[in-house]
Amino acid sequence: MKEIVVRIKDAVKMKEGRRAVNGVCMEVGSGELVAVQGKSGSGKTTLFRLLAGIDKPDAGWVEVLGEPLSELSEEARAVFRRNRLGLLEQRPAFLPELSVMENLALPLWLRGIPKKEREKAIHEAMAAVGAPAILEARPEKLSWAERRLAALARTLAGNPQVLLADEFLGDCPEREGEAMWDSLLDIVRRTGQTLIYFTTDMPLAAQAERCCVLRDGKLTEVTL
Ligand SMILES: Nc1ncnc2c1ncn2[C@@H]1O[C@H](COP(=O)(O)OP(=O)(O)OP(=O)(O)O)[C@@H](O)[C@H]1O
Repeated sequence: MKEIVVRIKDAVKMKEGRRAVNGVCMEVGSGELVAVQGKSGSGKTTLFRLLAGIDKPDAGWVEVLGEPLSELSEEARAVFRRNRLGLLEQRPAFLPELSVMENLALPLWLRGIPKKEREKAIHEAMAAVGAPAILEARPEKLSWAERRLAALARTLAGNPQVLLADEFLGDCPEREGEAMWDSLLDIVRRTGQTLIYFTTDMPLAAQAERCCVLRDGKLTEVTL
């Protein structure tokens, strides 16, 4: 029996008087690759933010890696997010005055990880995503794909058990996006991490092991 790493029960989140997330229940086991597909406005980002502990639900229960996020303070959720989760967002942010290496080191430094360990983790993560050559570059010199690879490596370097991605490849040039999605699935399968990927893209979602559809804040699992 797989360890359950995400447990959501009857989660509700209100936005402007309506339920942007409306009674969502979901359980995700360790190592599962789950896509949550929904069109624009269906509640993906709202649900992503609940799972990441950025927001708290107005009702219901959200638990990730055994931590009851719906019960924790904002500060405790921020610490949890920094130490235990990997977040992949649509437009990865980098500090322009720092090199890629320095950008990747920053979250590890915030976690108090010593320099030698930081560098080892970053080199391993960059090797895993297959882009070690970009470490000394400035972020503005990176191509679309390199920027995503650097963001992915930044996340992997922290060795999180759970990765949450919100339209991470949403604005991609088509072919690059497909290749990147394949390597993301490949890497996550190798590391045994759990991935929950929010997307509008149905064909892409269909390639995950499990696919859920979000419509008007309600989540249903689909068999493809
Ligand atoms: N900050 C906000 N203030 C007001 N309404 C909001 C806010 N954030 C989301 N909403 C509303 O909540 C609903 C769900 O929005 P959400 O951003 O979660 O959807 P989404 O599926 O992520 O959409 P997209 O793919 O366009 O990002 C929408 O009706 C949206 O208008």
